[in-house]
Amino acid sequence: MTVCSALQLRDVAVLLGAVQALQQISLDVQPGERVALVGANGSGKSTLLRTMHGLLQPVQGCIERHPTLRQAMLFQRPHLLRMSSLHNVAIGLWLDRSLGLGWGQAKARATQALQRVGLSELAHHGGRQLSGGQQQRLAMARAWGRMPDVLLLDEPTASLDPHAKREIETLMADFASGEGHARTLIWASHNLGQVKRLATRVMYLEGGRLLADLPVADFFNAAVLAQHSPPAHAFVQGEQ
Ligand SMILES: Nc1ncnc2c1ncn2[C@@H]1O[C@H](COP(=O)(O)OP(=O)(O)OP(=O)(O)O)[C@@H](O)[C@H]1O
Repeated sequence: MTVCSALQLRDVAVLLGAVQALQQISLDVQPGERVALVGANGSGKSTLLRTMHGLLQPVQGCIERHPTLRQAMLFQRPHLLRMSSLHNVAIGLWLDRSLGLGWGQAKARATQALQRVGLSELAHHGGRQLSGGQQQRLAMARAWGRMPDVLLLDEPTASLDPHAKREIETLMADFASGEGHARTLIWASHNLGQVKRLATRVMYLEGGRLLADLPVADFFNAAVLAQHSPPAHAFVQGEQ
């Protein structure tokens, strides 16, 4: 069988301790899609991203990843080491043996990645001394350096000011439009304006279930959404 989806989940359920964090999740993401995950706090967005990235194992159902597509994930708060920005990026690349980079190559790749996110001038500053927005850009550089085809992001602009938010959004759009090939973006967001600006498709989660999965134009069409998923419609009305 030819696998052409970037990611497929079939009837996935995930338990976190005694909490049923995800149930009956089936979805199919194609390469090049930009998928926003929306829903209230605790609806299961982070859990779904972590499951997609293989950090959590389902207790039921199955996940198929495209055999040749590389994934990377960005977390809400980047975990930075007490070292320079350059070394924060380079060490992650060097330690990832699937990339097969020597230290010099890892540093060269990190230098390019920092340039890509506009942090070249801060390459030798301590990563932890950067502002919140700069730290998130550093995390983007770390992901970028792995040259992923699929990028998963957990609320990448939470707690950033509007300017820093826009910078991250621009990087996400640049990433998605790709340099030569379409890349896939899947991210959790509480910002419906951002979802409208960036997504091609929206998934709405509630209580660990996927209650809507629509093209962005349909998701933001009140009549279509109300008919397709009354809970998602009520959520969007409440947020606007
Ligand atoms: N480590 C954990 N142990 C037990 N339950 C957890 C754990 N982490 C999250 N949960 C629960 O799992 C459910 C899904 O949480 P999750 O963090 O995936 O939601 P979310 O939609 O990402 O929320 P937010 O928007 O606040 O980030 C919630 O009921 C949450 O309380």
